[in-house]
Amino acid sequence: MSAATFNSISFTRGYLWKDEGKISRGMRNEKAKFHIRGSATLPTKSLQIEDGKAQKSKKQVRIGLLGASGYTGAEIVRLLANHPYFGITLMTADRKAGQSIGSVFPHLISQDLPTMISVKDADFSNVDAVFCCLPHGTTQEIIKGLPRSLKIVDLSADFRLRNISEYEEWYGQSHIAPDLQKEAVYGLTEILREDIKNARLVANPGCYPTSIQLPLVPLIKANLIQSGNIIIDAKSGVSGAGRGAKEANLYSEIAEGIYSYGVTKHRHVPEIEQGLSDAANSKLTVSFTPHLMPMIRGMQSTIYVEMAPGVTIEDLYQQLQISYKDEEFVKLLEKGVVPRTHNVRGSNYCLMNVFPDRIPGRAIIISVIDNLVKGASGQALQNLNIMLGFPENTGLVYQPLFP
Ligand SMILES: NC(=O)C1=CN([C@@H]2O[C@H](COP(=O)(O)OP(=O)(O)OC[C@H]3O[C@@H](n4cnc5c(N)ncnc54)[C@H](OP(=O)(O)O)[C@@H]3O)[C@@H](O)[C@H]2O)C=CC1
Ligand SMILES: CC(=O)N[C@@H](CCC(=O)OP(=O)(O)O)C(=O)O
Repeated sequence: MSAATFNSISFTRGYLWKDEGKISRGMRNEKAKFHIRGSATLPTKSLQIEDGKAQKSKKQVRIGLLGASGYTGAEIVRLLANHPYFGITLMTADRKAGQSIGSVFPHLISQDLPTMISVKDADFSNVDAVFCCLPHGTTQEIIKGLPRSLKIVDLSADFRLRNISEYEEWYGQSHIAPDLQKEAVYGLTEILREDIKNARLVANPGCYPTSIQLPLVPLIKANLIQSGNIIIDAKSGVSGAGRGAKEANLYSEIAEGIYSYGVTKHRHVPEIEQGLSDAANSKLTVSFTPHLMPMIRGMQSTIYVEMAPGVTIEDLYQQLQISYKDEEFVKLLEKGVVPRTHNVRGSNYCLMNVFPDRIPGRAIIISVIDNLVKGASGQALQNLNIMLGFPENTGLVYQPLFP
């Protein structure tokens, strides 16, 4: 008999009760109590699931999806369709409340899921974990009111900045949940995996900050690049702006052109600087300009850096190779190969490479992700897998769609 062993209780209790019948109600309640105390590890014994029964055990973790009618919400639904353990029991929408997922997103018509309801009508008693795919601002108000028994991955920016006054300055609004902010763990998976394991609330990184920090953090930590002269030129597909109608995102405004926006004041600047300053152990600033590209998905960050004295491009390459050699989703390409957004479409990969500039001492780093996957819902799922003790790649083993 081949068996899978799991140690997390938050996803075993529904399964054990419903499918196995091996466990008494008393035990179930005892475990539930344990879960409410916030631990995710069975203290004494683990659960053996036979292959056949693992099939029956499908969807044992009950997922609440807030903001299911948006782009990142739809992407969570798409990814969870192939997740053997996470099943959606609650879905919310705002304007689209009352509709089915298939009517809002016909590509998801095959998914047999609950009707989307307004979040104010949501009952969380049948939910173990939440993906929160709501706009910033609204997110804090809603997460503040959620039961503390829930594991939460928040895709918005509301809990990413440790410094509340920085949040208020860059987001132009007050923060109403500073206590939750203190508890939140920043979810840049490959860098902060150990912290994520024990988190209850994960602040999933922004898409630009993901594509930028993944290559830069290991290089900064290893003192291979000068922290004072980092220039980031980044480009995003339009889905990065969400599904809500905006004049700036009309086809006629986007097609056949490219434009820079948020010049010197994009909201992701403090998030990028927070992560890179942590890596440098000192306050670091960057020049960052995002651009909107006439494409639906995808993000490229082209990063210009000055290498530390005596450092070569080979040193940068080797450092990234060492840092990510065991990572499933972050890949350094072969020398000289240029990463393209086409190479990551629909997948959770971040591809990167480093190139020598023609100006001695300088290097150019290129990193690409799919903004909706590694930049949002994919990384969110990777994080929840970790928080609940599942293999991190569960539900994420998609090869990119190419061409
Ligand atoms: N798109 C991307 O690439 C990325 C997005 N993010 C962040 O993820 C979050 C979701 O983004 P995305 O899916 O693109 O956004 P969308 O605009 O596509 O979706 C927003 C969702 O939130 C719901 N909603 C809007 N206002 C309210 C409200 N007042 N109360 C309750 N629900 C509300 C919408 O419901 P309805 O449609 O029914 O009105 C919809 O389901 C945002 O914070 C975004 O910044 C992070 C990384 C990347
Ligand atoms: C193309 C586009 O508009 N992209 C969004 C970034 C999406 C994202 O990651 O936003 P959050 O930080 O709010 O989660 C923007 O620039 O505002």
